[in-house]
Amino acid sequence: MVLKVGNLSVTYGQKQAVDSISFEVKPGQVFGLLGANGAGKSSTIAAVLGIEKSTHEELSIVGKSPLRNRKDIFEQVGVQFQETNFQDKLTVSEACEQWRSLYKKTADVPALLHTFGLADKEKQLVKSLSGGERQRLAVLLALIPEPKLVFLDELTTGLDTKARRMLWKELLTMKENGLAIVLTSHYMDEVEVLCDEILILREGQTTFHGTIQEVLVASGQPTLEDAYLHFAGEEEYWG
Ligand SMILES: Nc1ncnc2c1ncn2[C@@H]1O[C@H](COP(=O)(O)OP(=O)(O)OP(=O)(O)O)[C@@H](O)[C@H]1O
Repeated sequence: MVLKVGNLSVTYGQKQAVDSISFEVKPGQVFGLLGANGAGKSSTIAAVLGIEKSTHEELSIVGKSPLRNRKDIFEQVGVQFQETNFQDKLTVSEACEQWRSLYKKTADVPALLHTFGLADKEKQLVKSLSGGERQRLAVLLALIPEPKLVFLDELTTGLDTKARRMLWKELLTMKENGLAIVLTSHYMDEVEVLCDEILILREGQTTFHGTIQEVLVASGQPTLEDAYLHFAGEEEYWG
């Protein structure tokens, strides 16, 4: 297992944002952490990475504790957040270089730039990239340490259809090569293409944990989107 989470809870003052959730992720597995806005996805990821305080019975990434082995984990785990803050005056290649310098062992950056369709943007300032290009750069940076496990938060939000498909294809190839991925997404087409297993959160609690096949059966719904809405508690908005 590259990730083991046992009875993890996150509390902010009186607010229980994550309530005793458990899951495991294997090499080459794509795990989808799903739920409505405010369901507890980001809090879970922050707690798993040791950035947010949590209580838990078990918590290990690549066999190590994120609380005691931060440096080892940093070398083996990639993270892409919703809004990566880039420095204003950096070009794309400078941003990659700066990121690369943080790690001992790194991926081939020109090859990644090519893969992500950013090779011709190398000299461009990051702040002048389009939203979708910046998003692709954020995913690329998460892959620079050649991680065993990568956390991708709202992977393709803001990307056009072609860029989304390109990214899915690349991630599926990396998955074939053993990369484990924890994904948050609000797009069920993406979840259906990428995820082997999903966990649906509703107000911090697990309402479903299993495969796409299983969620369809358990919900009795015809599509993944309907099944998701059923377990995420969003269907009441439709009356
Ligand atoms: N620092 C904090 N202090 C107090 N409450 C917080 C804090 N961070 C998050 N919360 C609350 O905890 C709950 C879970 O938030 P979280 O960001 O984990 O949700 P999410 O599932 O990632 O949502 P989204 O899809 O909108 O990104 C929300 O009700 C949020 O308002």
